[in-house]
Amino acid sequence: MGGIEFRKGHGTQNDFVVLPDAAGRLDLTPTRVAALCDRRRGLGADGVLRVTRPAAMDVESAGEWFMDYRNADGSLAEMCGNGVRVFARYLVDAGLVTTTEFVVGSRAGDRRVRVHPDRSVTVHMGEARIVGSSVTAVGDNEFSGVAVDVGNPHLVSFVDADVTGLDLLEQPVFDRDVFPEGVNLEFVNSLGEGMLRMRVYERGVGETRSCGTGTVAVVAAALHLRGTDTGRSTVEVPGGMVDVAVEAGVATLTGPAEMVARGELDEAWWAAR
Ligand SMILES: N[C@@H](CCC[C@H](N)C(=O)O)C(=O)O
Repeated sequence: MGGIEFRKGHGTQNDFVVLPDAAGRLDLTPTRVAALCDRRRGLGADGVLRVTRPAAMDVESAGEWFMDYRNADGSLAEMCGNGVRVFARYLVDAGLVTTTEFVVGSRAGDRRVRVHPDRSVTVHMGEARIVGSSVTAVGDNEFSGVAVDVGNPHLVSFVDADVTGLDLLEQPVFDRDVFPEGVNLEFVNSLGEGMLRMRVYERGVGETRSCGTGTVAVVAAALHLRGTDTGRSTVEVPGGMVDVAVEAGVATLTGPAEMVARGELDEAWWAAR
């Protein structure tokens, strides 16, 4: 006993290792994050959520807790829409908050969350800003897209062919002059009024089965293409469904969040990374 405690959770199969570390004592290097997320030599996950206090990270927040999110390759990202739901679920289940509505700090700023009795979580995602357009290519197929800032960068491409047929094993090509910090790439089919299907290739991860900020970007882009900034849609992703509502460009995201496992990391393994 006395090792490093962890939890595992997911939101629409976008999965995370959760590391409770209120005081910010863990030396969470990119190498350790990548090893934890590795699906063969580690626990396996799309990212790591360190549960810490804003003061421990030297950031300002109105919230008591800060989500220190890392991508599976060890890189930092500003925000994670599925991650923040799992983070909120963990805080409530662990008794670290006793209200069902509270604020979580993130690198993209504070996010208000509400945990529902059915175990779903609504996150106030802030503004989804349309910031321009660009192109991406999957193999020989080039797609134009709408660039959306949800705290982190996205390029949303509406595709005529069924997105389930796209080969997303390799990273699609994108314009590094437009996205010098990289970008999350969403490919979308419209399935009729209020229903979208999305696949995503995430910056710092690869294809994942869901991306919460990506679903917000997709709905904001769909509304933009229809000449409005208000509306709502269900987004079907390989890992499930989420609901996104946008009001004058400001979004909420509602979807499931599940805690799966808990345990302790082997201290020798951690020390050797
Ligand atoms: N899966 C997340 C997004 C995680 C960050 C992203 N890969 C980035 O680098 O911006 C989500 O649910 O939003």
